[in-house]
Amino acid sequence: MRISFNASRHVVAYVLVGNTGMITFNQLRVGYRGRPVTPEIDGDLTQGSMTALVGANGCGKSTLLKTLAGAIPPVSGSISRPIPPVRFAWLPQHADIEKQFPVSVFDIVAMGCWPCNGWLRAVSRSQRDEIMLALETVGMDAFAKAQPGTLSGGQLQRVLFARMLMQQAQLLLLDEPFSGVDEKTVELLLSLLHERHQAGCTLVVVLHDSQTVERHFMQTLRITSEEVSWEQGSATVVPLATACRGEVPC
Ligand SMILES: Nc1ncnc2c1ncn2[C@@H]1O[C@H](COP(=O)(O)OP(=O)(O)OP(=O)(O)O)[C@@H](O)[C@H]1O
Repeated sequence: MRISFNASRHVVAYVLVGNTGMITFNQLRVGYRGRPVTPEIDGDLTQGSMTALVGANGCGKSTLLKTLAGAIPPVSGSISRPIPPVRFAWLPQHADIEKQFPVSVFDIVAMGCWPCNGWLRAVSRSQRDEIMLALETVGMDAFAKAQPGTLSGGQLQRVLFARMLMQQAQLLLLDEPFSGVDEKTVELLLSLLHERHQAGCTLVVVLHDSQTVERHFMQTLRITSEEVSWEQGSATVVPLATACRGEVPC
């Protein structure tokens, strides 16, 4: 069974569908205050797929991710989602705002426990170990007590990846996760994404680097002002070797 939110009728409709698509776009248009910024989008994000979302600046990639995350409603059409809903993690494009929080790097990663703990329960001893393992995985364990405001952009991105690992989400939405990140760190973060994919997660990643798309993604959703197209790539999705890696289940 999947759930479908239809923006034009402001109703939630329950529909019985096959088990092939985790998420289905049905004549979907996304945008703001009733004005679409994309052409119609149709198609499936199948469970366990790894999709690169590409297109020119301003074509609506971030808007589509926001809509997928449920932060804004579709302008028209609908998104069919699984029931029960899957847990998702969303790494927005401008996460710099988190630098202002008066918390430690450890606390930022601990926020990934909220789906399990709720807002009030403190992290358990075993979760503390998992948080430190996630920080170690991204090479940031030495910064556990640091304030996020003292980190570089790439270091903060590693920390946000560690938090994403803690969320144990089945659907990962990442908006330009490698912007401002050095080559070695990109390789590390890509390997973590491949691991999540191999663990059965569904990934949608906004990217501008065509080489990364070709090398690592089997499917591309391309948005232009005229049309939206799905392209199948030739990448073999194999995890890269990493220096340090922790196992966090999906
Ligand atoms: N909050 C908003 N209210 C109204 N319009 C917006 C809002 N945010 C973005 N837009 C507009 O929606 C269009 C799509 O923006 P979006 O951020 O989704 O593009 P994008 O493809 O992610 O671009 P980029 O590659 O530059 O990140 C743009 O024309 C933008 O000006």
